[in-house]
Amino acid sequence: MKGPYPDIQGGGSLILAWQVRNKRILVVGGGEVAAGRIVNVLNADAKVTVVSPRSGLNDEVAYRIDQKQVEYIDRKFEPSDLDGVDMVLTAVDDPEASSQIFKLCKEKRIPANIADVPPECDFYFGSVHRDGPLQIMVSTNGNGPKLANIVRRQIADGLPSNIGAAVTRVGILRRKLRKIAPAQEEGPKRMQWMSKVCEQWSLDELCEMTEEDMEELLGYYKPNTIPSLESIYRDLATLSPYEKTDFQLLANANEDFRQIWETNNHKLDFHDPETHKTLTKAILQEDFGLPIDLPDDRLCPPIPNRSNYVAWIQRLLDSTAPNLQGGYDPQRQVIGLDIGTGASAIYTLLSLRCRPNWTMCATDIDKKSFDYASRNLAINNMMTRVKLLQTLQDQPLIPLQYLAVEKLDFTICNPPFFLSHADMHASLEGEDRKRKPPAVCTGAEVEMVCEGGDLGFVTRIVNESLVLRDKVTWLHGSGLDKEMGRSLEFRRYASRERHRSYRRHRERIPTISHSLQIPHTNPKRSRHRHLTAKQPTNLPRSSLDMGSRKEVRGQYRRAKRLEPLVSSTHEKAPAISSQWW
Ligand SMILES: C[C@@]1(CC(=O)O)C2=NC(=C\c3[nH]c(c(CCC(=O)O)c3CC(=O)O)Cc3[nH]c(c(CC(=O)O)c3CCC(=O)O)/C=C3\N/C(=C\2)[C@@H](CCC(=O)O)[C@]3(C)CC(=O)O)/[C@H]1CCC(=O)O
Ligand SMILES: NC(=O)c1ccc[n+]([C@@H]2O[C@H](COP(=O)([O-])OP(=O)(O)OC[C@H]3O[C@@H](n4cnc5c(N)ncnc54)[C@H](O)[C@@H]3O)[C@@H](O)[C@H]2O)c1
Repeated sequence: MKGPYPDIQGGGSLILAWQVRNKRILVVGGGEVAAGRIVNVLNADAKVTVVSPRSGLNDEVAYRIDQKQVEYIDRKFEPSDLDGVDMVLTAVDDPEASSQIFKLCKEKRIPANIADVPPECDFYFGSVHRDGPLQIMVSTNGNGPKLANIVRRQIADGLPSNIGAAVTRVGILRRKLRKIAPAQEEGPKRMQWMSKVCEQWSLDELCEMTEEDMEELLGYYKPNTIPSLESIYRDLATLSPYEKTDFQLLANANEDFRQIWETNNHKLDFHDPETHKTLTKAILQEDFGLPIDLPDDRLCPPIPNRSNYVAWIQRLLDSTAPNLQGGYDPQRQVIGLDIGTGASAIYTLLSLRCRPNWTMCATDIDKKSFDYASRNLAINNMMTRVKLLQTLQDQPLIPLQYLAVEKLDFTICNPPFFLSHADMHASLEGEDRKRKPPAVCTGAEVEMVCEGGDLGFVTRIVNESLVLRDKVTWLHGSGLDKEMGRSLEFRRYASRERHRSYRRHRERIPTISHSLQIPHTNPKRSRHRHLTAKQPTNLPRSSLDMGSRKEVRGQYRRAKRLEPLVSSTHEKAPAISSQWW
């Protein structure tokens, strides 16, 4: 005997997860206790019949009947009610009826719970906590039902808030694994690999795992290794910028987009809001595994521009890590602020999606945008990595104090462009222009118009950063042109600060970024330029295992991804070959 083996304690119950899906369960009684039992068995997908005189129905049971969630027999129990029944639950205030039902069930060998008569129960109920597919049941084996309830609540309070979501994600991953490795003899390897994933990835990471991540992760099953989430993240900084989207490949990958693409004979009407929205959602879904929900009356971001911009910021940060010799440190904790995140929360979503060690703060003054942003972050299980703040018009744009954040590595924003309602409409309708804008703009006034237009907005940011000084490292604001840059330079000069400014010419989104932290008298000899030269030897780590990841990539993504990364991507990065105002 090898031992030691567990002692037998006796006197307990056999606690099981009884599968009653589509089984016929009879509930006798329609009072308060019956109402609770009905919820339990409906949650387990049983087919439920309730028998009780209507006069004795409590409100909840009446509701279930009214909603047709259960079948209903309006009378007292009769023995024929047991025909074809798989399980019986009684909750009646009539001990004689209870006893009769119990005896009949024994004869027919139907498992039964007789609510107030424990000795006549084939099984007891327990106090249950439910979070998605996770269920925890506490039983005191008839000693103290109320205590069962108290213990259950204590256990539930101690659980991580995302445990149910993590279980859901693991369930999907397991099913996918069984598809790619179905063989019986794979069993031990499958189980061991699955256990290791659960052990090595945090709950947060498991929650964040998109289906796309799962596909990549499953590529590691064969060699029997467990990559970190970091190494399977889609790292924008390692990809070629979007230049031309292959709509046909996108249509092959995305059903909603395929419908629009085919209905319109492989042409896209960019002035049609629905087309624009479907395209945005399709690219986010297929390229980033980010499902989002967008209202019709708020800005719908064009993803290629936004993604290129976030990638550029990543490269800028990679090349300027304050405590490194210029390389990318995947462990580096970066915190950014998305000012006016909008309904899509696009910059925040992309930033978080592409770097696991980044966290974000996101603000918006518009309630509707704020609510949608929260929802989009929640859908993507990113709430634990973001601080969301609904701000007021007259509050700071960089509200460090309200966010309870010490320092920011960067701020990013898409400022409202227009000075007034009239200004906005004139521009969107193409007045004063030779042709109309190339695509529809569904932005609401609250996100498109502000005092001073985009210059006014970015000027506010710069002014705040001048007060915050080294609490903010980089400021980014699209919508700036050279003239604005000059006037900001003037402000900075006036405040006796020196800053650098970068401009991104590739997508023609002029951008000012400046550092308040490391001022240089002669920008041409700046440290950043110096560090840039070292880039090829300091490639992001995740770019190195692209070969193996490519195996499991979908056709659409594979077509867009760079061939194994070469140093030229970095050399090309606009942040690095920047110009000075
Ligand atoms: C877990 C839960 C599930 C559910 O009912 O769905 C459940 N009872 C719950 C609550 C509850 N029940 C009672 C009170 C009043 C306070 C108290 O007595 O403590 C409270 C508290 C309240 O209402 O808050 C009265 C009571 N219960 C039983 C009797 C008969 C007896 O003991 O003889 C009497 C009358 C006693 C008398 O007349 O003095 C018997 C049983 N109740 C059981 C389960 C089984 C044992 C489970 C276990 O021991 O763990 C068992 C044996 C059979 C069964 O029913 O399956 C549910 C928690 C729901 C939740 O989590 O919120
Ligand atoms: N196990 C537990 O956790 C627990 C907790 C509280 C109460 N109880 C016991 O459970 C029983 C039900 O409690 P309740 O609060 O739901 O009572 P209740 O008075 O709210 O409901 C009793 C229900 O039984 C129905 N009924 C009575 N005789 C019937 C018959 N012959 N056929 C069909 N339906 C009939 C009534 O119409 C009514 O809907 C009581 O005996 C009570 O002591 C058990």
